[in-house]
Amino acid sequence: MRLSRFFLPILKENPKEAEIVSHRLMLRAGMIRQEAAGIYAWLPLGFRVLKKIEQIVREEQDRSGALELLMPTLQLADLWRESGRYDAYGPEMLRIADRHKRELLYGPTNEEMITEIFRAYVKSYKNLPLNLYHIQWKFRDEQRPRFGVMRGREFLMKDAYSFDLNEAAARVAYNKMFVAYLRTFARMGLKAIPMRAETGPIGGDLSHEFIVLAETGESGVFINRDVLDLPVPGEDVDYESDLTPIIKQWTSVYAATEDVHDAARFEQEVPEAKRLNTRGIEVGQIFYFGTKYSEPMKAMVAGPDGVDVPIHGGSYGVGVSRLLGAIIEACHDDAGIKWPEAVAPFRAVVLNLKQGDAAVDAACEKLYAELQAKGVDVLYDDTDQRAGAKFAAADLIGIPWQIMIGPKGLADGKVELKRRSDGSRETMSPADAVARLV
Ligand SMILES: Nc1ncnc2c1ncn2[C@@H]1O[C@H](COS(=O)(=O)NC(=O)[C@@H](N)CS)[C@@H](O)[C@H]1O
Repeated sequence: MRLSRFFLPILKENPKEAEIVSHRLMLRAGMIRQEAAGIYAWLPLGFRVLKKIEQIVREEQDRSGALELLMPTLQLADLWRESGRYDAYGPEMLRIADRHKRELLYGPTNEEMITEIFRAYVKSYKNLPLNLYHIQWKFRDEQRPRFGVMRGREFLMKDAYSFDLNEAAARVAYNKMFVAYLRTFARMGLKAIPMRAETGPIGGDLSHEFIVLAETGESGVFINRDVLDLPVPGEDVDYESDLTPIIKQWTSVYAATEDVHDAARFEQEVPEAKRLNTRGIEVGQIFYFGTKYSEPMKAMVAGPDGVDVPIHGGSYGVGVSRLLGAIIEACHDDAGIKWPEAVAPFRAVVLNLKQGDAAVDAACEKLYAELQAKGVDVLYDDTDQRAGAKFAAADLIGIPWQIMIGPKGLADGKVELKRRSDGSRETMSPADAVARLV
């Protein structure tokens, strides 16, 4: 992509409304634009990252055996009356009337709708287990949307829903999602710690939040530092095997949010040197809620004995749009964002340090073409800004690799390769730079 042809409205100044670094950097890097409180337009650079994050979530859901579908954002109020949540959900629910005065709502979550779809087709335990998920926009009319995409009103969520014959089988589904979440966040360069959590409006009696440590996080957390070094299951993990050893390993080390923290146990169990009390960002939450929805909504299957029973359900959410903020909170420095390679909007950026110099322009065009030909997602800063502005922009938007091409280096047949994450630089031939990035 040529920067001269891209749409990247970088801001020179720090926007005053931004209170946390991720919000500030997403605005400055031209990734999002607020259209209303808690409602954002995703500009090209931000949208590229959103799609990369979404794709990692999708791959790990699919690996676990979940099946992707897509439900609408708008739902009938009557559906929520069946579960009794229409009134209970409260002011966060955006209620809409259509031209025929039919009562609709902009879905904050989809337990009722997925249960309606399930009960329409599945009548026998032989069709279980089933885990259906989608990646869809949600609306929650937050009293105080803030921190940019971290607490928006319209936001992108992956929400999965499992259906099983009984609690034991539902726990197997829960464990699969637990492992899928460990893998998902690790692939984004995050350490997301599973912690027992309150279940709130979703319901049920078993829930874990996945929390990324960050000073600006909304959740207070208490952990045994050992949890930060636990191994994440590999891509060869066998989802049909018994996953309880993994769950046990990750839940036997103390890690709790402030609302379920047990101070006495923390003191007793965790050696002083290993105690960490900090804050964190909830990037995902998983729930087991039994028959909370299947009972009132009559989502039944005939069991092995032929008797109809309500299914046991669970739901599993990931804050896809929130993750951009969480990743930036965890990966930035004073110069800007430091995208982990797996989610970066581009893998490399070519910086022409003397636009208009025939030899430098030719070398940049050649390198840009070679990288593209080899499938490298590359941005070419071919603008006529001076070098200093190009360095600052490249650092701000956080592309993992910068290739600087200037007349002096070129005279020696060299370019400079800079790694954004640690600032390390190497001088090498253009061919070697291509080889490093392929
Ligand atoms: N206002 C918000 N803005 C951005 N992300 C949010 C917001 N509210 C929740 N999220 C993200 O969405 C994830 C799932 O939301 S949730 O309420 O915990 N769970 C559910 O809605 C369940 N239905 C899971 S399918 C959260 O872990 C969080 O990362």
